Amino acid sequence: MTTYYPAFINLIGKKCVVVGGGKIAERKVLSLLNAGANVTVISPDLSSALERYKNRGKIKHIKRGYKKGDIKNAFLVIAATSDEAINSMVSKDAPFLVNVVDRPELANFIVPSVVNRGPMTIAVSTSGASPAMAKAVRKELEVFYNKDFGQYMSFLKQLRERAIKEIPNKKERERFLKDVASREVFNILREKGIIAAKKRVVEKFRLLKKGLC
Ligand SMILES: C[C@@]1(CC(=O)O)C2=NC(=C\c3[nH]c(c(CCC(=O)O)c3CC(=O)O)Cc3[nH]c(c(CC(=O)O)c3CCC(=O)O)/C=C3\N/C(=C\2)[C@@H](CCC(=O)O)[C@]3(C)CC(=O)O)/[C@H]1CCC(=O)O
Ligand SMILES: NC(=O)c1ccc[n+]([C@@H]2O[C@H](COP(=O)([O-])OP(=O)(O)OC[C@H]3O[C@@H](n4cnc5c(N)ncnc54)[C@H](O)[C@@H]3O)[C@@H](O)[C@H]2O)c1
Repeated sequence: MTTYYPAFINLIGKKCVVVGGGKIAERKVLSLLNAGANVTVISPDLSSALERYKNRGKIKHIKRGYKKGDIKNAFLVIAATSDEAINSMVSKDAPFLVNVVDRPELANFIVPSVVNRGPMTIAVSTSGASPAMAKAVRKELEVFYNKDFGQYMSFLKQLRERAIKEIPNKKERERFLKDVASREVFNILREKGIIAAKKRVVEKFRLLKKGLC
């Protein structure tokens, strides 16, 4: 079994090509668009959702079958056709990063199942052992780390910036920055919600600045 190296890739403005325009291509295109990629789809046809992205100018579409040379300048390529031979050809032609939806052994990366919570991303992979399991675990994590975590995380980003400026003592600052991610705050977030959790950490911040805790 391959041991993959997990990483988060910055795709903003990067040329990404998806070969194939069906259901699976659609899922991969959506995640590329969410990451700010510049997406081209090469396929004789498009699913209805991909057709909508095209009409809204979100993707470029080359309306034909794949040809050698199509992906020579692509940063990232996804071979998502229903034709194994074409997918294998795409994987050989890809200059850099390549994912193959039906033959992971021909790819140099695989796509995980993802929970997005504001600036926090949880990615689950089974190294291809069971994509259905990756999805099921993702669904459990979505419940455990509910939407309030996303809001809380966005709020923490700002609070952390303030703490770095306003709590000069390194030890105190570190104590505070660890406290915002404590079990106690998580429990407040889950049981009482975002407003109560924010109140709890803001109060701590205020007391620390006054030298009262
Ligand atoms: C996570 C997710 C991300 C995404 O695609 O966005 C993803 N597959 C998802 C769902 C899913 N895929 C499949 C089923 C049916 C049940 C099952 O087979 O388990 C379901 C479940 C469903 O649809 O409900 C079938 C399937 N998948 C692959 C093959 C080929 C093979 O195994 O050789 C076949 C057989 C095709 C056939 O039978 O012909 C291969 C891959 N699928 C991967 C990712 C990569 C490994 C991820 C990992 O485990 O680490 C890898 C290796 C390559 C890649 O695609 O990157 C997404 C869930 C998103 C979500 O959270 O909703
Ligand atoms: N990785 C995964 O998560 C996963 C999950 C299920 C299925 N699959 C695999 O993904 C493949 C695609 O599944 P789908 O449901 O999207 O199929 P689909 O039939 O809906 O779509 C296939 C697409 O490929 C296009 N295509 C065919 N030949 C082409 C060529 N020469 N050049 C460019 N495009 C071409 C078709 O026009 C169509 O748009 C299946 O073969 C299946 O084995 C992968």
